[in-house]
Amino acid sequence: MTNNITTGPRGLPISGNLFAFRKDPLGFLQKAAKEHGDVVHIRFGPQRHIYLISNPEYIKEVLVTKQSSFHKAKGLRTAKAVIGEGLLTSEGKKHLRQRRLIQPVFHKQRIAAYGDRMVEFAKNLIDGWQDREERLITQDMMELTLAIITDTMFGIDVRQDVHDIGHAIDVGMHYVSRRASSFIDIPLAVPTKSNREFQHAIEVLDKTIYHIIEERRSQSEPERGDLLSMLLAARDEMNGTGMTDQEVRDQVMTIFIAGHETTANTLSWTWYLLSQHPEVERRFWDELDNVLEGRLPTVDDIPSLTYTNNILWEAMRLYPPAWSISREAVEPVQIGEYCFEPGETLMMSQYVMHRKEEYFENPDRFFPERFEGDILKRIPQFAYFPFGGGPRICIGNNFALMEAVLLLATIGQRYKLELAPNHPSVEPEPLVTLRPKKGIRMVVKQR
Ligand code: HEM
Repeated sequence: MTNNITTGPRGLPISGNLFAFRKDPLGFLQKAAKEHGDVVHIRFGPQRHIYLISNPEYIKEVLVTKQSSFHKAKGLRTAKAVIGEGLLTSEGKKHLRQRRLIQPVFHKQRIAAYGDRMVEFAKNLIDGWQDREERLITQDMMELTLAIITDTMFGIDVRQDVHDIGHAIDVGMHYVSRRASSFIDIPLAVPTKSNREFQHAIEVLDKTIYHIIEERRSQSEPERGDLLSMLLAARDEMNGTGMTDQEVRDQVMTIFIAGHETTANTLSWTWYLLSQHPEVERRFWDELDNVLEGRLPTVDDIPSLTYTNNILWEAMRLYPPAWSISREAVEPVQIGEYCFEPGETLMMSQYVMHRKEEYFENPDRFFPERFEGDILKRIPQFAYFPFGGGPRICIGNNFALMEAVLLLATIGQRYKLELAPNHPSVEPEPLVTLRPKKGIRMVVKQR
């Protein structure tokens, strides 16, 4: 099979499209899909060929029906330096085994038990707020979701170390996303400034994680029914051995990283969007007041908080926290009428798909009402896929949705968040996740 795709934006002779992409990744991809269609050839440097796939049926083939012809692509392989061989990065049989082991922890009924803790953490946060004070909301949301994931999954309180951890994750995210779009890989062992910073960040995270594991192993009753207990108790079916500290560390690090940043970004974007759309904010408050009548939310309220749910779906449409996912062909494979060779990378961007006019009328408008009807039944499955799809679909999707609704409801019930006066325009920064560049400062006003 030979690759028959030549259409794509013109690039420079050696670097190809690298610099245009780096300058504005989202704009570049959106324009490329608009101008060149469903499969677009992009080149990073002389050797790296990437194909942007923007047809929902083709995306389904890559993620679901022909998924065994692909592995995760370069970006996530770089992430292995941080998260090791955990659920997010492992492949094949190893991935299947890990997924089977961890899946029960994320069962809907099981995670429902975490609802009250989530609300408690959110209440603690806002109990510390002063009326009309200005806050860096992006940081508040990051620390809140980090505290929740470590409490619910590992039974540990990291609030003391939250700044160091947050900074280390920041360094890691910048490093990994830069390498994902580079064409020269300087080995990690070479002591460049960025390599050294990155190594230090891993050390900070490792210290935290090994401390979590050590504490639990030393407890007389380590069984708590959470993810950490389950990992420590897991035994290999063939030889009955348990996981090594390194293996447990990789899973813990994976959940630690994958389990809070995406949800925090969703929340920050939602607060921002609400502050810019008073008509939506009004309906949001009406729903909170009618459904909750002044009491704190519980998991049982979630089905009644339909508008709040739609606000979240809409925020994840406009600002999908996972803004693109990539796969690398491991064997010759045909997608639609196109053929791909081993080593070629296919990129699928939620940001591009979620803003396509053919599926979403007036796509740049924040309009949660669009999710009221049966839109998700009418459009193709992979026109809207904030959590990915197929066997590698986000394992924490129900956890994230439940958490986001409960936190929005707990905070929105008591506070109105306004963009701080003279705030510079809020722009998305597509690192590993889609963050608001430089954060969002907001004035919190008691309602
Ligand atoms: C709004 C929040 C979230 C979004 C948008 C999101 C998005 C995603 C996406 C798109 C993938 C698939 C990546 C790929 O196919 O390459 C994924 C995988 C994953 N997510 Fe999430 N995620 C969120 C929250 C969470 C939470 C709360 C957890 C853990 C508690 C989590 C843990 C994971 C893990 C472990 C994987 C890898 C699953 C596998 O490969 O089997 N995520 N996530």
